Amino acid sequence: MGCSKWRAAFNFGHLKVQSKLSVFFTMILLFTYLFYCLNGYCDSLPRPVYNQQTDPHNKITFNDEQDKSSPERRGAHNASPASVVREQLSDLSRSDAPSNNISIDNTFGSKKFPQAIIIGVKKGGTRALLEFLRIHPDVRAVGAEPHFFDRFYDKGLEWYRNLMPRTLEGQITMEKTPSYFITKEAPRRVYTMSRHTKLIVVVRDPVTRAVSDYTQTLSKSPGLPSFQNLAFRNATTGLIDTSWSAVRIGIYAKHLENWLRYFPLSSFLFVSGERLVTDPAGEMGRVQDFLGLKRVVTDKHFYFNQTKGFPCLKKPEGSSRPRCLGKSKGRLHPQIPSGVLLRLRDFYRPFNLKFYQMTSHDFGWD
Ligand SMILES: Nc1ncnc2c1ncn2[C@@H]1O[C@H](COP(=O)(O)OS(=O)(=O)O)[C@@H](OP(=O)(O)O)[C@H]1O
Repeated sequence: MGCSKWRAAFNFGHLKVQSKLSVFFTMILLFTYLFYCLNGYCDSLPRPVYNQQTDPHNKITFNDEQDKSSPERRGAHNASPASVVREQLSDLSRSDAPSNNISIDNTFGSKKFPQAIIIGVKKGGTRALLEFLRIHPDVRAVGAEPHFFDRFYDKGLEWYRNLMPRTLEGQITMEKTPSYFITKEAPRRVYTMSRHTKLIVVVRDPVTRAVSDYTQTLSKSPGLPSFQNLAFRNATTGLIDTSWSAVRIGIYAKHLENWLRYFPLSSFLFVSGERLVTDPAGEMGRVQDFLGLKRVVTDKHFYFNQTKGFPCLKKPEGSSRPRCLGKSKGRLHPQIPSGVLLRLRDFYRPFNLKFYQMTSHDFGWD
């Protein structure tokens, strides 16, 4: 009898100790979770990489030309190494794509508004510049074009910030959307986000740029009228049609005037699209200086690919293989009658000279 009393007392005590222990462990778990959340990691618990992207398929096939949909749909994202690899693959030569399916999630840092934006110009060489910059360890960039300041401004700044990759202290957040340069409202909107935003404009001879623009449209609409049909309002008098976007975009002085109403000239860096091809390392040196970065991207990162006819990367971020930009970059242009090109060159000359004066930089197009 005495013995069974002891056994009952012992069992009861044992149960008490067990329940105390479980309360203790639950509390520890709760505190650990709270601590984790307070440090901002709750939203970045490891998840499968594809769950973080709304449409991984769109991301894989993304290139600058198909960029007509919302970046949400395209899956603009935090720049986890895996997604960086996927984005680069989409814009870099497919034949060089590595076959391994890396799945690493970047959960560190925080999402910030871009401190620097490549705002233009369309067909200037903006993709090349962004991919070259992404080799730099202190640059994190959205691969897709967010089009926030022109198409999706009504989604709000928080939506925009959420598209950005996570950055650590000392790293720069970047994006590129070439249409910002010609968007009337963009300067005011960017200024509202931050008047300290650094603005990069890749400019290219407006005549070649117009032909490049036309080539892109032609590739999507083979029935397109001829270049000269679209460029002239009146072929006999040689009156240029400035309402055609391929022509209008090249009037750089006019678009820059709009930006200078909000930003001082010191906020801009004008990159020569031509030099980005002939001397990528030299041009990258200027860009890194402007961004206050160490000159990490140098001539040892580039090689000239004879087949492509363009500089390519020896080792892009997330890959150990050399890589060129995709097929839509560096396309063969159709033959345009020289008289048409000369007339267009005459048309741009005064605007070019004005642009050289405004930027104190002779780009040598005339
Ligand atoms: N390294 C390298 N590789 C391939 N292409 C290069 C490179 N550097 C500059 N370019 C030139 O970039 C032109 C495309 O410009 P963008 O990237 O600004 O085009 S887009 O506006 O984003 O569609 C593209 O225009 P096209 O030659 O007309 O295709 C190229 O001339």
